[in-house]
Amino acid sequence: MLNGFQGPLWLVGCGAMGGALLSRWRAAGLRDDQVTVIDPAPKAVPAGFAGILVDSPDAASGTPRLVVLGVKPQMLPVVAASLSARIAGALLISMLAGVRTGTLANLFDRARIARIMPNTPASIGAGVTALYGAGLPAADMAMVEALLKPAGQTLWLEDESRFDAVTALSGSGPAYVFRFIEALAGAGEAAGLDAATAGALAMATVTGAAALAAQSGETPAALRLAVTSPQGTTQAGLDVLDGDGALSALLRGTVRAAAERSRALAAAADAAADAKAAA
Ligand SMILES: NC(=O)C1=CN([C@@H]2O[C@H](COP(=O)(O)OP(=O)(O)OC[C@H]3O[C@@H](n4cnc5c(N)ncnc54)[C@H](OP(=O)(O)O)[C@@H]3O)[C@@H](O)[C@H]2O)C=CC1
Ligand SMILES: O=C(O)[C@@H]1CCC=N1
Repeated sequence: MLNGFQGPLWLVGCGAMGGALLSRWRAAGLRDDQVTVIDPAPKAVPAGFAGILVDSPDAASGTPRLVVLGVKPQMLPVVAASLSARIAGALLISMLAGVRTGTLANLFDRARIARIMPNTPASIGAGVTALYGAGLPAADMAMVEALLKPAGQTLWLEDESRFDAVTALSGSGPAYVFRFIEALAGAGEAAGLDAATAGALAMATVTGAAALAAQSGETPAALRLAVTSPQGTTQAGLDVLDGDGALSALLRGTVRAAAERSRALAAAADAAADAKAAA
């Protein structure tokens, strides 16, 4: 619980992911008067939020104890320029895809930095967040963990280089699942169902299967076999899904492309940090 959490906490960027985390912090008891949201056009401030809302660090008063970065990686140089002089002494937590802690250390001239990779099921407390903070004091690590627990499961990474793969799998992963639901519904329509029925069946099938996989104690492979009658309908479908390793190849390519994009975002942020150092 975050009832006793002492801010000030500055949330810089309150869009899809920042807003989802803020809603969970509030649900866990974080008081609005501990929070300042900094965003020129906040899209996802939770209803009823009564904390401070400003459009830039210059408009925020005081000094934060904790800063959570929730802007797009491309906005990092602009944000660092306006923010770094205002947050001396604060623990900096970044959810930015790709951007490495070393880059953030250069841009913000500080050492106490944690990196996180949440995902949007966090908005209902069903997310999973990878955490990283090499060399952080134990109290900072405990604070990071306490802030992410209300969003769902947490997992500390020892090796920051694994963030690209983690981002590609669990950070982006909800979008792959949502796309699968859309595609399954579309396939049901193509097989003769009306759109509403196909959509409802696809949604219920994916949520039900995911819940069973999470709760049954069986492996996904065992659960799959339990559906698949010899020479039955499921086998006929799986033969297409897995024909020539189609599904595995598709998902390997999907995750590889997302991880490569994470590395490219990291390189762009490095270039911005180098430009700042050279200026
Ligand atoms: N969405 C997701 O599923 C996940 C996202 N992330 C990471 O979280 C970060 C945010 O992503 P997401 O929430 O999707 O993005 P959004 O675009 O939804 O949110 C970013 C917010 O930051 C605002 N913003 C832009 N410039 C500034 C500025 N100078 N100062 C303060 N705020 C600013 C944006 O305003 P405007 O719209 O006007 O630009 C927007 O409201 C990214 O770095 C992403 O990599 C990590 C895990 C999952
Ligand atoms: O698409 C993105 O770049 C972000 C990071 C992970 C999920 N959304």
